[in-house]
Amino acid sequence: MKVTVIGTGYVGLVAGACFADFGFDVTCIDKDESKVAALRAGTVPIYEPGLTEIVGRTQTNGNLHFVSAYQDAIPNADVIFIAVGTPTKDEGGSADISAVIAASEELAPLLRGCTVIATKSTVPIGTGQRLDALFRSAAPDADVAIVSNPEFLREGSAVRDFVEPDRVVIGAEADWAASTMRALYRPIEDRGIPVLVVDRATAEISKYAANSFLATKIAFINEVADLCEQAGGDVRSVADAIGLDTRIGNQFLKAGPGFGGSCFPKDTRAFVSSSERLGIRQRVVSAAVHANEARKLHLVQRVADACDGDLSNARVAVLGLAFKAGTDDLRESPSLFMVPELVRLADEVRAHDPVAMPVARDTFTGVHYGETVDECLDGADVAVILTDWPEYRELDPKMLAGTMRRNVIVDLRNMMDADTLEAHGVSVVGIGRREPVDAPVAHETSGLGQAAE
Ligand SMILES: NC(=O)c1ccc[n+]([C@@H]2O[C@H](COP(=O)([O-])OP(=O)(O)OC[C@H]3O[C@@H](n4cnc5c(N)ncnc54)[C@H](O)[C@@H]3O)[C@@H](O)[C@H]2O)c1
Ligand SMILES: O=c1ccn([C@@H]2O[C@H](COP(=O)(O)OP(=O)(O)O[C@H]3O[C@H](CO)[C@@H](O)[C@H](O)[C@H]3O)[C@@H](O)[C@H]2O)c(=O)[nH]1
Repeated sequence: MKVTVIGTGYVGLVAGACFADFGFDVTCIDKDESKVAALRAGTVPIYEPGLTEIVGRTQTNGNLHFVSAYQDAIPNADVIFIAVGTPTKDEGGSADISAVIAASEELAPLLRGCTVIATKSTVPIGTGQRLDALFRSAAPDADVAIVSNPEFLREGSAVRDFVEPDRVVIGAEADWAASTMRALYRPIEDRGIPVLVVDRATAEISKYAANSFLATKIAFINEVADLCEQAGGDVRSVADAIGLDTRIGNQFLKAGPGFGGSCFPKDTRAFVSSSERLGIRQRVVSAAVHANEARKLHLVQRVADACDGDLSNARVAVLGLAFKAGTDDLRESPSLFMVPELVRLADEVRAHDPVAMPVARDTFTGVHYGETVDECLDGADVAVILTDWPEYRELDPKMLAGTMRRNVIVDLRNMMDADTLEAHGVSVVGIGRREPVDAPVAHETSGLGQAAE
């Protein structure tokens, strides 16, 4: 079977390389010619563990090809995946599907025979229907089926997530299209992983519902963390206590600087806005979006508080710039808000990230980069852990204590061993675990409790 993938970003490149590794003949198209040239030369332009090896292996065995011209990959394809970006379009939060439409318009006149067009891009509910109309008018003689095949991989573990997903969702209206898609995922289904064949709207909604649910879980635990700080208590233990309930589950309960990345923020906004266009209010997810936005405003204050409320003479070391560990992606990373604010308020800001510094250099101004963590920490008054890179957890407490000027760490990922650090004279401010200082007691103000008093 011949497969074409349009877009060689985090999703398209991983999907293309993994399908090629399953043995299919895959051609990836990208309009960015420099990317295509780099990929042909064996250079993978994004950081994603394991991807370089698969791209190298499948290019060498002749299963994977890269082109920039549509006519070189569309006419003979059995399945065409669209995996281009769908960022937020406007203030209302709706998704910009112009790249999906542009790719569809470009490929339509080149179609020959029976072709499945599968959207891997995350697209608003109803996009499949819209593409149906587009292809009926732009490729009236072709036999085309539009399928929704949402992708659930995470950056940083994208290859593993693609090859060993929890499930595959195929939203198809035509049986022949569903069978073609199923054949592509046979190597996954043969390992007992569920492949759900549903209608297209169900598949489109499932993608947004999954991301919105996970994002809401994070927004929820972050507010529990705020309560722990005020009332005493430790959000990590609360997460354990509730997460051991199998109905809740222990994943996505890490309190932190708020959810970021290229998906949760934009997909929650798009879920709310596309539902509203259909007359349905998503009050729960709207609240999660607002809670997440509000959260970042407090983070800088937390750093200032660690320096007695004034950063003007402080040297701040920011450890981690990517939106999470395992990626070089800065999209909607908490660092995009934090770093400029710290540059504005502090005497000096130094930053470090194990893989995202090349991207960061093009993004931030007024920041000095430490090539090593030690260099970044040298003479710092406060270190802010923004990304959960495991190497930060391994930092030698003696080195930390000996390198910094004032030994304060604001650990926005709750990942440092505070007891050991504090034993070495480094104080750690975490999330959701401030010791209770005259913690206020919440009194019942209404209901039976009050009546009994
Ligand atoms: N990043 C993730 O972890 C992830 C996971 C699941 C789903 N998704 C969804 O998948 C889609 C792609 O996300 P991404 O992070 O891979 O995007 P990306 O920005 O990393 O990559 C998109 C690629 O498409 C190319 N492109 C854009 N328009 C094109 C066109 N008309 N023709 C050919 N190439 C074109 C760009 O040059 C770029 O290389 C989005 O809808 C996203 O929501 C992303
Ligand atoms: O307990 C947690 C888990 C995550 N996060 C944050 O949530 C964001 C997203 O993390 P994660 O989901 O691991 O990364 P993504 O690569 O953005 O993956 C999400 O978005 C993808 C794109 O749609 C989906 O395919 C994945 O299933 C979905 O997990 C990041 O800012 C994390 O730091 C937390 O704060 N606490």
